[in-house]
Amino acid sequence: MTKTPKIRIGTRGSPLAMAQTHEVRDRLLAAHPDLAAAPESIEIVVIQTTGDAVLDRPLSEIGGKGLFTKEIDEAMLDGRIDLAVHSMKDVATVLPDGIVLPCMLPREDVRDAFLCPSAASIAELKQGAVVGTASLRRGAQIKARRPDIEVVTFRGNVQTRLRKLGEGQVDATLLAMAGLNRLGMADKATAPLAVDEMLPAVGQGAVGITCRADDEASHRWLAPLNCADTFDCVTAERAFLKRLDGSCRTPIAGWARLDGQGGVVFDGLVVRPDGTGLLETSRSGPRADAVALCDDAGRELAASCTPDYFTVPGQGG
Ligand SMILES: NCc1[nH]cc(CCC(=O)O)c1CC(=O)O
Repeated sequence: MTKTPKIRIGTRGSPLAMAQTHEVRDRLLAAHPDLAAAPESIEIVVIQTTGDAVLDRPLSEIGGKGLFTKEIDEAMLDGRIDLAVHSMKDVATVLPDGIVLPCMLPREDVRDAFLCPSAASIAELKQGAVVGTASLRRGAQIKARRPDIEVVTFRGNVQTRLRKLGEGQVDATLLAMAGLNRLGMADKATAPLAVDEMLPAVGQGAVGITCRADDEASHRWLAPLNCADTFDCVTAERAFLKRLDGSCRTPIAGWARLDGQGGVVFDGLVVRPDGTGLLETSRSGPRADAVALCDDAGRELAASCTPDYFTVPGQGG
């Protein structure tokens, strides 16, 4: 009898997390005939995270890094899971000791979606409209353009937010296009927002897979799944974020993409939570220099920021 490999994949239980994890499983089966011959050898282990459990407060208040990853990292270090599937947007710039992220799937749409029954765009929202979002980044970029708009905290998974929007709790909300696409719900978007209107979060639209640094088998399973274009761009974005000590608390946005001719282009911004003081920067150069360029962009913005950029009013820290 040949030994059947056993791969346990950890994930959050939200419908989006599950869709992403099923995509990873399907790609593993497609890339490895020995797994395809015994598909039951891949087990999906659902793990609840702090970010899933606490639904009544803004993400920035629950605080800190790794809100959607900590419990999953612990399960991996304990040996309860071998791989973990994460939205790159939710992965802290510094990984726990012993965990690495060697693989990213091809990036989905990076844009944010505007969802609104009464207006076709942010510009068309009525004076004083209420927009629900849990994201300081989205709220701050809206306020930067439309200071009259009231931004309120809006938590919960995609389905919950759509229900609240339908019930009229808010006039509009914003969600990642990537999440809607992966859930087969792109038709729920009123329109995608142009990146010059709403710069995405670092890592938005990308799915990353972690494993233990010393787990050679997992490295082998993951190697054929990695999309180098996505990996290089998101890795560069994360160098920018790291310079700014980014977390849910700090409205930071950044997007790196390849120019198709061996080069990379990056745009990044920081803004106060109330929408004032928006600072932007851009870089372009050879792909091989992507991390250095984005690191330098982060350094530039960090030097221009006063400490209040990193403090959410009334929440300390
Ligand atoms: N913070 C939750 C989260 N993490 C990743 C996504 C969307 C998918 C992605 O950006 O890859 C979402 C929901 C959202 O922002 O609408």
